[in-house]
Amino acid sequence: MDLFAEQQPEFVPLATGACWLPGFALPVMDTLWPALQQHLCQHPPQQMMTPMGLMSVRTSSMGDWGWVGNAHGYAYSATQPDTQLPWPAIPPVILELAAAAARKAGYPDFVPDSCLINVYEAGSKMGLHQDKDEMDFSQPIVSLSLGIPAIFLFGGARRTDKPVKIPLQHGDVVVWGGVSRRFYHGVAPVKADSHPLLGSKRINLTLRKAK
Ligand SMILES: O=C(O)CCC(=O)C(=O)O
Ligand SMILES: [Fe+2]
Repeated sequence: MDLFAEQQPEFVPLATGACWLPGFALPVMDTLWPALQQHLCQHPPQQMMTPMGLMSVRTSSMGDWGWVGNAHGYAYSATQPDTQLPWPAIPPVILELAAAAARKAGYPDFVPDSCLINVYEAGSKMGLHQDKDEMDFSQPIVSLSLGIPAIFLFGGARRTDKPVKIPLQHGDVVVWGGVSRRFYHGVAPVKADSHPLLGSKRINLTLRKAK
């Protein structure tokens, strides 16, 4: 038997400046998941409106800047829409994970000030879009997947560029920056499944330097 054939690759290049790090978050999951669960209990994710309609994911945020939408548009906001209170800080385990993933992808100075939490149920999806509301495009995006699997669609600079389909699992991280910083990406409709830790959900954390 070839043991190495069974082993997951550590670093999968997706495009210039972009990579997939399978299982990157697994070593810190025992600390990360309770911290995230506590946040989600205190700040239940909500379905946001956007000019394109109601999103199929529910969202919450951590950090200096949360991501909020309404029928007129969306923006980074320093306060939570329902309470006007600041968002809770990003837990150190998540900040350190994001910095380590960015470092591995070739971005040594990543200090995110925003962590968007997207909660997917079976059937939830995210259409192809660019992340382009941040001020400094020299800073990458670090995206962590938890729970049931999902197909991440990673395209190119134009909406019509055919995306590659990346089967993301619990603990996988994707990083994109540099020339791929504004590449189109999205998530295919999530298939019903069950995960020992997260049940029927997929949770994505998107870490960014917003301002
Ligand atoms: O859920 C994902 O994997 C992607 C989320 C995303 O692209 C976003 O929130 O901008
Ligand atoms: Fe995005």
